[in-house]
Amino acid sequence: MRMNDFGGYTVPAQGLYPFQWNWDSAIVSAGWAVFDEARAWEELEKLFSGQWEDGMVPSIVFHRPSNTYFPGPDIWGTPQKPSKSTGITQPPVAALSVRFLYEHTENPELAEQKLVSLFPKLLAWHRWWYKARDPENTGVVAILHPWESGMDNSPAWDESMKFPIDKLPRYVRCDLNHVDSCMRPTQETYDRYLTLLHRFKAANFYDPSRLYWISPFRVTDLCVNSILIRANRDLRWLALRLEKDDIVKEIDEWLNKGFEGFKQLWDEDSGLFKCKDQLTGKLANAPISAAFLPLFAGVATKEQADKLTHNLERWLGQVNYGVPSMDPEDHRFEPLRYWRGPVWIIMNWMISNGLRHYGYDELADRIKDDSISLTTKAGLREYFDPLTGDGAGGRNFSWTAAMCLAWLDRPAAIAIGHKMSGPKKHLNA
Ligand SMILES: O=C(O)[C@@H](CO)O[C@H]1O[C@H](CO)[C@@H](O)[C@H](O)[C@@H]1O
Repeated sequence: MRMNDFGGYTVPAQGLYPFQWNWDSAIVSAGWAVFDEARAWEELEKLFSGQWEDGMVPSIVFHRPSNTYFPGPDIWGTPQKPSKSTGITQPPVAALSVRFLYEHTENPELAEQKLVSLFPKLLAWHRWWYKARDPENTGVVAILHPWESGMDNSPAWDESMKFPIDKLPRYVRCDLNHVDSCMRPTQETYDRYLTLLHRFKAANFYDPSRLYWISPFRVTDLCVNSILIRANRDLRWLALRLEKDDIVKEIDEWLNKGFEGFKQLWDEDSGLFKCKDQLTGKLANAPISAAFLPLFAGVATKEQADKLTHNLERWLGQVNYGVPSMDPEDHRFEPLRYWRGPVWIIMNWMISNGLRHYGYDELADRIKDDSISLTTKAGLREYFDPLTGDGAGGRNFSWTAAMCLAWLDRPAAIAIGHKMSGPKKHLNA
């Protein structure tokens, strides 16, 4: 963590990811909290220093230049506000970290002060999600770029990414200088990422009121939506601390709508939740590990939870280390390629945490134990091969380190996300 500290923000991995990434930083701040609280708050403040006027918190904040990552600030071309950034966002984990920091603080005065200053920023971001990404009031929000989901290369996007590729300015990828191409997205996938970027840039520099309507990629993603619901629960918990009753009501509305919205993502045939292409109305035919995240959100019914765990047990029976990012029996499963098979420790944390809330302690423990085995065996890697346990992708990876600190090293009762809160009717778990 100290090694990747670039001065108030932590890069996910040197070289490969040399800027401040949004959900990485939120997780990383929970790791800092375990041994340096002031630094933990600073991480979040630095992230929110990149917040846009409309409330969006960008997926990457480019605090200082680097030529080891593509696409950097020159390609995105966003105005300085005050740092340059991307024009899209990432899963809203930050409210979970603020609650974790606040609840476990050894310096209540500092925590109170930081909560008061960060709360309006968190609220503005959550409001942005509903305004900019659910203008049709469905209860679930849209992502407009695979990079917004955090699971960039997931097979869940394969169908929705079949839009025509635009004529692009010539570009050179940097990721292949750091990681073997067999682990990274294909060139065609990158062309599509870039097509979206240039179209959004042409829409008056990522104007949020236009992007939703013009994007050829518009998907209801399980990862963002599950995290948003869980983050709403923590934002509500924080609002109660601050005695902001009107805001509690506003969040309850989001939770009510969210419970309804998730119903359209359940696929009874497979016993899994699925992402949904909003433009075709079809569920994505891809059994991915985010299917289990509605447990983390607490929106799955008991019956759905039973079916999910049945599937999960089958998946775990096919690999040596869980949880693979895709069903290992699916023909698209690739144990080493980015988000198409490997294990990510942050996904394991969310799945294990959700299982625990639904009372599946044995399965939750198995996933935690696998995570300990993987990081012990292979180190703090970006992701891991579920068959061999080998580490892959970036090395000395910050959020893997933070997960060791804030989750794996701690008893469940004080780990990040130990308590799922919310009104009784929203506690299916
Ligand atoms: O591949 C990339 O270039 C970046 C783009 O944001 O994404 C990966 O890397 C980022 C940094 O760890 C993560 O936040 C994402 O979830 C994803 O795993």
